[in-house]
Amino acid sequence: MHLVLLAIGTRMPAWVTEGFNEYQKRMPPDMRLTLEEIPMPKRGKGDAGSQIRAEADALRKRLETIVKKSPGAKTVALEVNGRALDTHALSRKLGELKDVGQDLVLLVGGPDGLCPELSASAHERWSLSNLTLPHPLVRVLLAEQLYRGWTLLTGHPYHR
Ligand SMILES: C[S@@+](CC[C@H](N)C(=O)[O-])C[C@H]1O[C@@H](n2cnc3c(N)ncnc32)[C@H](O)[C@@H]1O
Repeated sequence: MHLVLLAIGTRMPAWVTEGFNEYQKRMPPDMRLTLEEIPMPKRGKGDAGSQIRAEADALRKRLETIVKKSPGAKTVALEVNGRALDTHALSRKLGELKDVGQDLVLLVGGPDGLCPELSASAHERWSLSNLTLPHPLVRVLLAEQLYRGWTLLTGHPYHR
């Protein structure tokens, strides 16, 4: 089973890269986590709407390639207003996907958020909290929660 974090934005500050890498390297080979960064399309004179549509086009293009290689992959949009998940629920989701060998693709937007149509086309929408988090921090938080979810599945003492 493969977890793919498809996120808008490149050239993150060192603390973000280090934080993400720390949890990524802890994931086991049968639940590996990959980060795919989608460069932010150059911001033109358009409004935020045209920016998120351009980002959505880039995300969709990459998503199509991933789904071609892994048909049946589950897609989840990360949204402040998505379904609230606690760590146990996230862990159960990971376990269910692992049992059937289904890959998971997590979509994280940029500063303007995800395009509503793209978000609606994902299988599910998950929220990490009621707080609006900066997109670089979301990567780190998500990687830690995926790792924590795996430790819960395996009875690893990390989760208390
Ligand atoms: C700065 S936020 C975008 C804010 C934008 N106004 C919105 O409402 O989506 C950047 C991205 O981080 C993710 N994000 C931020 N806070 C989140 C939260 N509490 N739960 C899940 N994802 C979150 C979402 O994917 C969002 O598109």
